[in-house]
Amino acid sequence: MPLSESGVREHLRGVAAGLLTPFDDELVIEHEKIEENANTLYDAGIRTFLAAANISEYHSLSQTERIAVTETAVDALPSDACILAGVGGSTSDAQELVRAYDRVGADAMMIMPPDHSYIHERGLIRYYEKLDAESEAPLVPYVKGFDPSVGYLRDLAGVDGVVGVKYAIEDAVKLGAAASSTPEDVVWVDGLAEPFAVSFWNEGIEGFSAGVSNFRPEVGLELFDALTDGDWDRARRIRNICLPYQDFRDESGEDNTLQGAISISAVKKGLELAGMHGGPVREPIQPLSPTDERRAEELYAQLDDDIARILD
Ligand SMILES: N[C@@H](CC=O)C(=O)O
Repeated sequence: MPLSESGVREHLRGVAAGLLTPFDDELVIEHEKIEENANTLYDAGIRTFLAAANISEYHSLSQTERIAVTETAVDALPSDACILAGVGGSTSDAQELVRAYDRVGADAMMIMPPDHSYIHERGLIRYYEKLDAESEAPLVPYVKGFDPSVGYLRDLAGVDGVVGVKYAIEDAVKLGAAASSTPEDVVWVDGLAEPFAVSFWNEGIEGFSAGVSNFRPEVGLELFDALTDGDWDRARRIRNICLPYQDFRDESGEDNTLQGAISISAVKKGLELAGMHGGPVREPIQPLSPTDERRAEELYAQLDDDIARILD
């Protein structure tokens, strides 16, 4: 039985971990590994999960695969977990996903950033309204990759069915202006993970998506507690230990100039180093180069030491 709207809001006030999509060597999805990763994260205390979403390699999955991995997550996790499923593409494809996720029991829809060369703020609002009309499920639009106005963000938060906004723009002032002018029951979520959690908290976020916490969930949970307690010193110390691995994720990797290209490969490597399932990535992403694999191992070892020093 999916969570109520207020239940989804409550879960957004926390740490949302991505369920990455493990593939075998032929790049076929390994569902049992999704299940195992989900259970490991749940046992560590994570209650909010993003399935078939951003770092699940949403864009490399077919519609059928998106529905199947979401169903795997719903079946694997206890009923007090909140599963937000990634929705995107043309209005009709997105509506098809919303209906299918409803059928398999997802709790809410994580609406992916628009994947279009030309977008209009009013057209986007219309898109969310049409998705909202498709189901009772709460919507959480993911704002990333474009720079909308505060007015747009305010109207977005006002769309019926929108219970939260995942904000992933490196502009804390805009976040503050938008969050302070929207209804209190809309939950603003930091979509840029631990590095932005402290500054965004002061501008109105009540939860954040995981970065290194995707594979070391204790970091995000402790950071969340420190933020909730208003213990800024501790929050900054915890945030700081996340930065080296998160900065590594932002790099372009070898033989490429595009920033962030290794981001998902680096999280998959982190999952493996933490004893969970990572594995290969699908194109257009590339695996880590051997040099970057070694760097990931060094950075993970540093993170591990820092966790022992700061958290234990
Ligand atoms: N927090 C994620 C983005 C969310 O889906 C990341 O670190 O990439």
